[in-house]
Amino acid sequence: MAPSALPPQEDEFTSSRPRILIPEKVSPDGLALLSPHFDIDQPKSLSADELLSIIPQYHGLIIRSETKVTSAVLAAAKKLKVVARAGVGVDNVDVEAATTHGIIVVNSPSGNIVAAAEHTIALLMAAARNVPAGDRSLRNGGWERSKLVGTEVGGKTLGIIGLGKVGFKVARMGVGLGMKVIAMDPYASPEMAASASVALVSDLTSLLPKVDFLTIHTPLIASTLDLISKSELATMKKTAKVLNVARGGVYNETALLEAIEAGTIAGAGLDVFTSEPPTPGSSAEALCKHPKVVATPHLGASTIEAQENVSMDVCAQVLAILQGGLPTSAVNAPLILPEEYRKLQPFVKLVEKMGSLYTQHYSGKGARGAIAGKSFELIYEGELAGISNTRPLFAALIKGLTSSITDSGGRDVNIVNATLIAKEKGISVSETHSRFPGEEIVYASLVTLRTGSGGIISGYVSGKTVYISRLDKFSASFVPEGTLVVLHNYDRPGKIGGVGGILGRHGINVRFMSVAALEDGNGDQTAAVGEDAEKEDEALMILGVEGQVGKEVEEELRGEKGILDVSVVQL
Ligand SMILES: NC(=O)c1ccc[n+]([C@@H]2O[C@H](COP(=O)([O-])OP(=O)(O)OC[C@H]3O[C@@H](n4cnc5c(N)ncnc54)[C@H](O)[C@@H]3O)[C@@H](O)[C@H]2O)c1
Ligand SMILES: O=C(O)[C@H](O)COP(=O)(O)O
Repeated sequence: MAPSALPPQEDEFTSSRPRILIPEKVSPDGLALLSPHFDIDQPKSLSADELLSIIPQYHGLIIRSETKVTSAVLAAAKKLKVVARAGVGVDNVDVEAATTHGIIVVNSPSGNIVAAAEHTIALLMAAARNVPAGDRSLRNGGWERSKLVGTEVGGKTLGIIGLGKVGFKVARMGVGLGMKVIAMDPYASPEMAASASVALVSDLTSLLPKVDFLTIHTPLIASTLDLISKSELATMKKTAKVLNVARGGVYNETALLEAIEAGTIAGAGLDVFTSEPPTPGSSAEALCKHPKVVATPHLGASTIEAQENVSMDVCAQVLAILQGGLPTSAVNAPLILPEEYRKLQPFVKLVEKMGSLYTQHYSGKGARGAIAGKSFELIYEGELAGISNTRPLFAALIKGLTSSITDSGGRDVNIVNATLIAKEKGISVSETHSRFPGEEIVYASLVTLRTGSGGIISGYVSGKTVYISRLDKFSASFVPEGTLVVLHNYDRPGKIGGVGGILGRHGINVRFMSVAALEDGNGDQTAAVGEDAEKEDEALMILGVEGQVGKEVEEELRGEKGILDVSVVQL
């Protein structure tokens, strides 16, 4: 829809497609991925109250740094599954509240690194050579050459605090400009720093007195708030200039303003502020207007290329999440490496189906039925055994186990809230990466779910299809999809006809039928007479059917001669 002041309200909106709210300017490149599947609203200048009132209608929210996604917004967002930050910093999102509500927060951690680093260099050069002052003077009819003599950056020392993605790029660019680069970052790798000709120092005292230019590239967290304040500025050269393309607040703005006015710091290049736009009368506003300061309105990521990158990054993740897949860069969940993601995705579906099959198949079957308070073991064999980050599989299991018996507080289980939901239900899951000694694996990867109470299900993936290869003590081969009738029976002639007749009378079509025989070693091979002979012939019949199978049909099937048990599962 075209941008408007406010999107249509729930009762005015007729489409049943999921809806995405984008209250800030996001590049259309990524939006093209979403528009075939979802309705997108892009209202202009949404107030905090308006956001609160319309958020209950949305399944996805895409933002930049201006929208404040508070705990109140997240509590009101009953349908919301994902908050996507088209950029890096999520300091405008209450990530903890999102986690509590099971809402995935994703970002684009690398889409704007180059843009931010280049903007830092732009401010460095502009501050060193008085570019804005020269421009201003010329526009006002001046021709001030001697007043605007700058300094060269080549041969000077650039100090970097925070040698992460942006900091490291800035370091390389600084070296390229012929600068000597020293950095302080307690978490940086000395090898990586050395590879970029960066001298890593352990504290600010060893860095600040040496630098001609200082740039900070840390996130704004408790340990970096006011990192550079009055006492730190006092240790720097009078000729030094400071840069901030990270977050307002890493320099104490009042202390910086005083130091620039006192002439103990020569100038600054600032892109970010504690309040954006700066509050009238604040130190931030005074800094922006100061003749020795070059200021930009948070333009670090504002390049066409960066905006395309971050838009594509987060829209692909929103699409994946709203279609039941996994994000590649969730802020409130562990990182899944792309190669693990590719391998894990089909198994996520398999494990969810296995969990759901477990709950539905074993329900009403005594100790094996209940899932709350139960310990499960997930065993990964084959290629899957080599993957260490199987958290999405854990989440898929919790989702599968609980989806048919709970509304999970009205939300889907996902990689973010799975631990919380498992804890609430008292479910514990241990994961084993192994091969059973001496056993040959016939599938590239095999997953087995079992409990101490005897329930067991195995499955594997072939191509894009998932299969169940073991259910209880039976060796099976069926696709866990749609409505399945699982009949535990004595494998005697005529059984299929009897069951088929009952289903036919109730107008239920059979899509497929699969017979599962006892696993090797589960039949009593020595007994061949009477009841024992029948035990040996136990089997499972799995019927894929169209439509619902009601309780009365289930009872009729259960009453059929030779049928030991019946379960109807919806997968
Ligand atoms: N102005 C913009 O438009 C713009 C654009 C992109 C990024 N950013 C901001 O730039 C900052 C850096 O982004 P990034 O992608 O490089 O992040 P990053 O996570 O890759 O790097 C941050 C680095 O800071 C280091 N660090 C953390 N605490 C520290 C401390 N107390 N002292 C020293 N180092 C510390 C970390 O070890 C890490 O190496 C973020 O705040 C981000 O939001 C701003
Ligand atoms: O954190 C970021 O990615 C940058 O600060 C960019 O913010 P923006 O998307 O509002 O430009």
